[in-house]
Amino acid sequence: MLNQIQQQQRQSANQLTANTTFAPMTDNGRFIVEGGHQLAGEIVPQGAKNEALQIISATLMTDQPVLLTNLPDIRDVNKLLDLLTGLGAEVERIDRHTCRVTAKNIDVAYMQSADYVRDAQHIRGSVMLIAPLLNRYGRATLPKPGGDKIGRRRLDTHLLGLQTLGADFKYDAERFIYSFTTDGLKGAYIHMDEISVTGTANVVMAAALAEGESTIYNAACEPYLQQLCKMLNRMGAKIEGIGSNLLKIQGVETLGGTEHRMLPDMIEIGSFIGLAAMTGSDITIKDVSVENLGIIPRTFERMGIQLNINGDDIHVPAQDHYEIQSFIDGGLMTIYDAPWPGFTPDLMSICLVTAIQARGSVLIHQKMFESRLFFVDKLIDMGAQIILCDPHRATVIGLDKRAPLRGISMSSPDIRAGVSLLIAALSAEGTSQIDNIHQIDRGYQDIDGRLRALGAKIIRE
Ligand SMILES: CC(=O)N[C@H]1[C@@H](OP(=O)(O)OP(=O)(O)OC[C@H]2O[C@@H](n3ccc(=O)[nH]c3=O)[C@H](O)[C@@H]2O)O[C@H](CO)[C@@H](O)[C@@H]1O
Ligand SMILES: C=C(OP(=O)(O)O)C(=O)O
Repeated sequence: MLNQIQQQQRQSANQLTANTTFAPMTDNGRFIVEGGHQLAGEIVPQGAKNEALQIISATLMTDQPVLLTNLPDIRDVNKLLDLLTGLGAEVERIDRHTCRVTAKNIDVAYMQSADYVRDAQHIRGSVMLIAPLLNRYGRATLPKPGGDKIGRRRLDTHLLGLQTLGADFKYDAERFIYSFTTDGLKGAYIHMDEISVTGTANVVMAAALAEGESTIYNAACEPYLQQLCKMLNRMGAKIEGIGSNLLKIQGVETLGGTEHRMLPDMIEIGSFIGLAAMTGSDITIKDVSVENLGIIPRTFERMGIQLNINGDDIHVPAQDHYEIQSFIDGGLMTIYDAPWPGFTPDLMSICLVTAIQARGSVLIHQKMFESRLFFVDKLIDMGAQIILCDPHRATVIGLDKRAPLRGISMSSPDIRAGVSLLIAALSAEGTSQIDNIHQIDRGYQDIDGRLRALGAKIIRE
């Protein structure tokens, strides 16, 4: 039965034309997963979700056309493009992964509308629309941005940074809406409150068109932010220090059009490494842009996973066992997140699930977000040996493949926990049901179709 349905789904996936968008916009949905099968083959990572959200926002910095390529066809990206359309930008879909945005006639008042407020609340990326509009139109509105419910996600870094550059804001506590105004942003010295990724993107965009020079210290410097700065420079901005936490920006009066290609999504790449290890599969991840993966490959290697890096491909061979290393002094391995060039928080759930079938133990310490580890309950129900020490820390005692996990029914709480549950289900004995998969679709393009091509047995309902 599962095979028959899979065949039908494969056929309909093949019928997708070049400019069909896949990402289903209906809510919820579920996966039925038959676990216990080894996967094999090659997979190409999608364009990066979190880069795309910055880059799409930056298209509003100019009235000239900006061509975007290697866009992932996922819910969050499509929703942000819809917000741009609502604001009056011309969004021309050239094919499934390519689009041209021309933000000539923008209706800033649309930001006050009920439609905008509702839609902006669905995605985190909407927070980065403030700076471009403040620059060009002197006002902008920010409804409480959405994104994963993974703990407190304060906006102080954005607000204080923009304020230092000369923006005023008011907060409507009843509607959860911030309204910004300025009669012209002015360059300034900003010591960022914390190393916020989207906060840095906002402040960089604001400073790029502000009058005079800005210095931004304690800036986030991950590859996606570097990509944003490089794109802005191609548009005519003057940003120095790209890749460091100290940026110097000489404001310019206007920016022009450009073309920009998204990097491969590093979180997808890490997810595929974890998937290969947990299911004992032989998978080659193509065109990963190794130089932009930072400490990610090394972190999985320290969990005992063999990675053969050939040029820009990562081959993960099928391994019967993988053994978590100890620290050099013999201490228990700890994996913790930190702002770039540290290990990204978005792969902590994947590391946690991957440790379940490793030999040895590891402490997973999720420092940034306080509600991202609660999904371990479901893994424990599946048979994993995990002790949730507190909201930030969990110890995983690897099963070393002595016993498989068992399939259960569960629900996906956020993007990365959702994919971690999917990995657990694919490794488990029996059938699992994962509800609420729109969470996964927010960040992973056609994940079921692409994993089916590797031999996974997944049905989308
Ligand atoms: C759309 C997008 O790009 N989302 C990413 C972005 O979210 P986002 O930009 O919203 O996240 P921030 O970088 O602002 O910070 C995330 C959380 O970490 C905390 N924090 C941050 C810096 C720090 O030095 N110490 C600290 O504790 C913050 O208080 C916040 O709760 O960056 C996060 C951190 O990489 C990622 O998880 C999100 O996937
Ligand atoms: C937390 C994430 O996304 P967002 O910031 O969009 O909620 C993520 O991509 O893991």
